[in-house]
Amino acid sequence: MPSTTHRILITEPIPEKAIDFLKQHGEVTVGEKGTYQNQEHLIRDIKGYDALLCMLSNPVNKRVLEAADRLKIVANFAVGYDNIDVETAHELGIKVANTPDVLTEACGDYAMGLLMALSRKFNEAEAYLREGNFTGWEPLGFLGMELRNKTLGIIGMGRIGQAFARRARAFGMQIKYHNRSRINPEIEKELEATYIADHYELARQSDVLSLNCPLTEETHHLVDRNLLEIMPEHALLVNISRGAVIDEAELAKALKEEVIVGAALDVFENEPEVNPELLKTPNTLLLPHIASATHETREAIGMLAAQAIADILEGKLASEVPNLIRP
Ligand SMILES: O=CC(=O)O
Repeated sequence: MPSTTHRILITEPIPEKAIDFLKQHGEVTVGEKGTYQNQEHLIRDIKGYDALLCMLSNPVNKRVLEAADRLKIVANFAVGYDNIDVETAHELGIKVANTPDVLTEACGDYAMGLLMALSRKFNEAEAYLREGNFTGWEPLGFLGMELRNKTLGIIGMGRIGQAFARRARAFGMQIKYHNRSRINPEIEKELEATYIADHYELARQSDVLSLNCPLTEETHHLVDRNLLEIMPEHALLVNISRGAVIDEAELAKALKEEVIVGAALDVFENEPEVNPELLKTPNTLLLPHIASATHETREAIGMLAAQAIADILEGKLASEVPNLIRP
């Protein structure tokens, strides 16, 4: 144990390897599952901690950060960090880290899996079988959409968007994308991807629209009624980014009115609540935010977040910690 003991709060149980690693750098407390989804509990407990390793379900907002008295770093166990008030953290001299790269391939696999399951109606067909309705092979049962020669439109062509695009290419899909700026021309060429400057135009041209952007003021409710109406009637929507990128109430309505055919959603506007109207929509695959949930990836996420904490507590320069969010 170092001479000045650092105190580290991990808000939920995470892979043991990361916990054991952090125990070599300070005194570690691991919260009980779900406790710190409540901001009042974070406000109550944050005093006295030097480092916080938090989940995307923990609201690390201004009140929480101002309640801290010796916090040096907040490391999110996620690549998305819209749960953290980064501006306030930086004003208070608190570093913020996330976990890019290590979850890219797991998320690429998962997005492809969601699209396969949605386009070929896996969940509905399985429910049909389990309910005892499979009484013989049907030539017209559960007809889905083939992916070959279809256009995958990606909003947010960062690492995860590109990983999805690579897989979709192997299925014969064409890639179009919208992003704040054009991606590296070599990657664009490799993916034979077309940049579309206007996201409404991308929606119009996409058989499948995938959301892979962070949640920001600009992307909040980016998928609204107007955009859904612009999409082709046979279109599918896939979201593994953040729930609030979609106006969920409008999506539920649009699915019921068959404005588009279906949606695969891994994320929700008010997690862990799921809009009850979405639960009633038939062509919808709803999953509990598990895109990065593999043993390998969750361990890597834990280690990357833990390493940032160790580096900062040991006094490394911010420039030496690659996964810090820059002010
Ligand atoms: O949603 C998961 C993440 O941002 O890592």
